[in-house]
Amino acid sequence: MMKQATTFIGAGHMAEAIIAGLLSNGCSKEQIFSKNRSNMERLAYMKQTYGICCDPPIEEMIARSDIIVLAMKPKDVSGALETLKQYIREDQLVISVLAGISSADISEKLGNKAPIVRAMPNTSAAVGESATSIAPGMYATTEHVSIAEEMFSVIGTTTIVEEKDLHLVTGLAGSGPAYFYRIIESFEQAAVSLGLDKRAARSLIRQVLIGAAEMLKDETVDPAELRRRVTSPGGTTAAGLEVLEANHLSEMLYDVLVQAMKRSEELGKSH
Ligand SMILES: NC(=O)C1=CN([C@@H]2O[C@H](COP(=O)(O)OP(=O)(O)OC[C@H]3O[C@@H](n4cnc5c(N)ncnc54)[C@H](O)[C@@H]3O)[C@@H](O)[C@H]2O)C=CC1
Ligand SMILES: O=C(O)[C@@H]1CCC=N1
Repeated sequence: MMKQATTFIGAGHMAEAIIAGLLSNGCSKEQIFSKNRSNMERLAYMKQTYGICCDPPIEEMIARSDIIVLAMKPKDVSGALETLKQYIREDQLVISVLAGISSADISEKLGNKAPIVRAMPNTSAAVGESATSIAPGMYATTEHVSIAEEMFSVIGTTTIVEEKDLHLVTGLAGSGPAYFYRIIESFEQAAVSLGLDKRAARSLIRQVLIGAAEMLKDETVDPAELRRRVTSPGGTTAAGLEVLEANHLSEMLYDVLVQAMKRSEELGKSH
């Protein structure tokens, strides 16, 4: 159980998922602080739903925290750090979940040597199933990485990567849930167009993904082997898979990753 007091700067979707995970894993609500810019309704919701501390002034929250989590949008980081840099100390750990923004950039904006660990979770954190990548950044020791691992292990799996790989894993795992949702949307639409009742289409295709995901939880099983078990020679699956191959599925997904990765690189340059 995490014992460190933590301030979340930015109380959006990602912060909420992490906070919910921490609280359901025994972290005390008195140890969690959060501030959100301008949107007071959002902060009131966080306070009411989770009982976390949202009232103290930001300088007091930071003074009482061991960990500061940066959870605003990348475009807002410069403005946020302009204010925060006067309060964040070098004995505190800064954890950033921001896509694209390097730890060197954060350090420069902070103007001190506070250790920085970057983490890239995804929205499945809300149900404890995030695939989070964690990378040591500027001034971070293995102990800092362990603290971040402990924090993110309450919302799913954690994988340590090098900071240089974060653009790629952001496109793969940060954005990843959206690719599967998009595929589900299209299958639902197609099944309805072909005459199936909407409710039946929705319920069937969702359970297909959930069941396939459950099968994949055994990491010793090769997805290609699972695919072969579904595919009878000359059968329906083979007929469907042929269409995926004819439409260059692998090349398309390669491109998906390249474009998402490039966008992460751009976010790092253009904020
Ligand atoms: N949504 C996702 O799937 C993932 C998002 N991320 C990263 O997490 C970060 C947050 O994303 P979301 O939670 O989806 O965004 P969001 O828009 O739901 O939340 C961001 C919040 O930060 C607040 N904010 C902006 N400037 C601030 C400031 N100076 N001080 C305090 N609060 C401030 C905004 O009012 C907003 O409520 C982004 O940097 C994103 O790259 C990382 C992994 C996955
Ligand atoms: O789309 C984005 O920029 C964020 C980062 C990963 C998932 N959502």
